[in-house]
This record gives sequence, C-alpha cells and structure tokens, in this order.
Amino acid sequence: MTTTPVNVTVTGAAGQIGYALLFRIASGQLLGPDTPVKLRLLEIPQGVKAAEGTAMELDDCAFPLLAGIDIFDDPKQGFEGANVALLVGARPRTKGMERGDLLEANGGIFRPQGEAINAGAADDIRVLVVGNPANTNALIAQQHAPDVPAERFTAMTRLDHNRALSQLAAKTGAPVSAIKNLTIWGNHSATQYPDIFHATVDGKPASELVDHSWLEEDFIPTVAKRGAAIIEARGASSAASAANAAIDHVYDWVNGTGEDSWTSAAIVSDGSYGVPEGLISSFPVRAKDGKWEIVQGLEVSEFSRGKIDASVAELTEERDAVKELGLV
Ligand SMILES: NC(=O)C1=CN([C@@H]2O[C@H](COP(=O)(O)OP(=O)(O)OC[C@H]3O[C@@H](n4cnc5c(N)ncnc54)[C@H](O)[C@@H]3O)[C@@H](O)[C@H]2O)C=CC1
Ligand SMILES: O=C([O-])CC(=O)C(=O)O
Repeated sequence: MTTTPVNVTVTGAAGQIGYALLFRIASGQLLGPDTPVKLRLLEIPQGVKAAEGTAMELDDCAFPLLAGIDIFDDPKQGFEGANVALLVGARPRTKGMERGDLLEANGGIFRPQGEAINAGAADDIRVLVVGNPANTNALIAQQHAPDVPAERFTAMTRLDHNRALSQLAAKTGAPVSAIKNLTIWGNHSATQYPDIFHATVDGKPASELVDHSWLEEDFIPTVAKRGAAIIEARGASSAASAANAAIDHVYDWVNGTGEDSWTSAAIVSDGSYGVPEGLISSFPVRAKDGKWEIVQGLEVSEFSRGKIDASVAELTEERDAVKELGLV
C-alpha cells in the first residue's frame, strides 16, 4: 500500500456534484483501494460553511483511506501541492445572460485557478474540468498554467460517453459490458457527436444492429440533449451521474484503460482528425502509463466528418470569444 497520501483538490465542493463526489473519492474509488487521499476543498466564501458540513460528514464515515480534509476559499492555497484537481465549481448561466457573459464570468474563475495550479500544484498534477462550459473553461485554465504540460488539462465528456453506452445497450438489449469503442467527439454541449461507427456490441458492428434513422433521430439527440432532459425531469442538473463520470475519467487516466476498448475524454488536440491543435476537444482515447493517447487511424465517414466539424466549429468560436475577452 502506498503510504504517501495523494492530494485531491475539488472546487465547488459544497455543490451538488461535490456532495456526490467527495464520499466516493474518500472511499478509494477515484484512485484505487490502496491509495490514501487528502482532500482539499475549494469554495467561494459563501460556500465554506456548507463545505465544512460536508467535511463533518466525511469524518463521520471514518474512511480508512481519508488522510485529511482542508477547506479553502483562496485558489492559491486550495491547489498547493495538488496531485489531482477536479474543477467542478463554475458560474452557471442565469436568465438574460449571453454566451459572452457566461464565458467572461467563468474566465474570472478558471484564469485564477489556472494561475494557482501553475504556481503551486505538484509536478504530476492532473486536472479534470467538469464545470461548464467545460472544454473552454479547461482551455482558459490551461492557458494560464504555462509551466504545466498542456496534456494535464482535460475536460469531461465521460458522462456523455456513459450516456451513449447506456442508450445503445438499451436499444440492442445487450449489457453495457458488451459494448466497445464508442466515441464522443467535440464539445460537451448539444453539438457533441456520439459516434457508433467503430463500436461493437458483443463483437458485432453496432451500426449493423440499428438503423440509420434511429441513430440520427433518436440516439444522437438523446445523448446530446440528455443534460437538458435531466434538468427538466429533476429540476436540477445531473449530479450523481456527473460525479460518477468524473471518477471514471480520473480512475482510467491514472490506472489505464487497457487495449481492449477505448473511452472518450476532452484533451488538448495535437491536430489529429483535423481538430485544430490546442483546442480541448473530445476524442476516442486510451490511457497508458498515466497519459491519455488519442486512438489513431479510425476511418471517418462523410456523415461523421460533418458532425465532428460542426462541434469543433463551436469550440473554435468559443476559443475566439475568450480570445477577444483577453482570457486566453
Ligand atoms: N461536464 C459535464 O458532463 C457536466 C458538467 N456539469 C457542470 O458542473 C458544474 C457544477 O454543477 P453542480 O455541482 O450541480 O452545481 P452547484 O451550483 O450545485 O455547485 C457549484 C458549486 O461551485 C461553487 N463555486 C462557484 N464558483 C466557485 C469558485 N470560483 N471556486 C470554488 N467554488 C466555486 C459554488 O459555491 C457551488 O457550491 C456546473 O457548471 C454544471 O453545469 C454538470 C453536469 C455534467
Ligand atoms: O446540461 C447541463 O447543464 C449539465 C450538464 O452538463 C450535463 O448534464 O451534461
């Protein structure tokens, strides 16, 4: 058993995803059953009291792997020595807010957080951005952490990936475990492209098991708009499923995915599949030796090309908008 605890910083710790996430991290599900963790909770001043309440409950679980909990309202302190950072806290869109306002408000959060990560995080820092707009928030943070390798900044599309797995399993009547090689491409937004053209179900090509009209009219919009459907049904955005996906993403990043299948994560583009270099876009990925690698050499049909390009165009627009605001 590793004896040195891993420092895990969680922002937005008092929010609903935070509440679903922290207990799972402390129980060992983020990094594995042999790795002790120290939690560093970062909140805004108004969120600190609620975070203290959550910390009391974490204490009351007596998790054997939980080596300590500290609470901060200053990013510089919150990221000091962090090995893993889960950036969950973000400014949600409120009534009357334009997209530019949203990007600007989030720039005010993710720029100082990127700077704080640059200044004080551990050398092996790995960052997952969950707070929306996740891809562009990750880009802002990454751009303000010039001393951290760019590949350490990622954004979450694993929830979309898991949603796609579940929808395809339900449609084909197969268990989720029978499905391999699904991909989410692009932005964590309604333009994302859930791609089944390389997926297999029990070894058979998924695209031969479903018809194209289901794919276009049902599967793709259901996955892409699932976040909105959850808000409509629950009266609040997805929380436990988002926390679950964050756990999956970091667990795989650290422990590896194996060669048998792949998953999806938004990572800094190296230009693969025509996605402009530097954009943080979702790709088919495997993790090996603690690094994400884009699965190369997949054939991209004209249909898929159009969908990937549309989502990447949105990411490019978001990057241009934050450039104009001086945030990157
Ligand atoms: N990428 C994905 O798949 C998903 C992303 N999300 C996004 O995750 C984010 C969090 O969702 P919830 O937990 O439901 O929201 P929430 O509103 O319940 O909690 C957010 C928390 O962040 C805190 N916060 C705000 N600014 C902060 C800052 N500068 N530093 C530290 N903490 C700060 C708030 O005080 C609040 O406690 C939202 O942006 C949501 O849209 C949600 C579901 C899926
Ligand atoms: O749609 C939202 O606001 C929350 C979200 O990102 C999701 O559930 O995918």
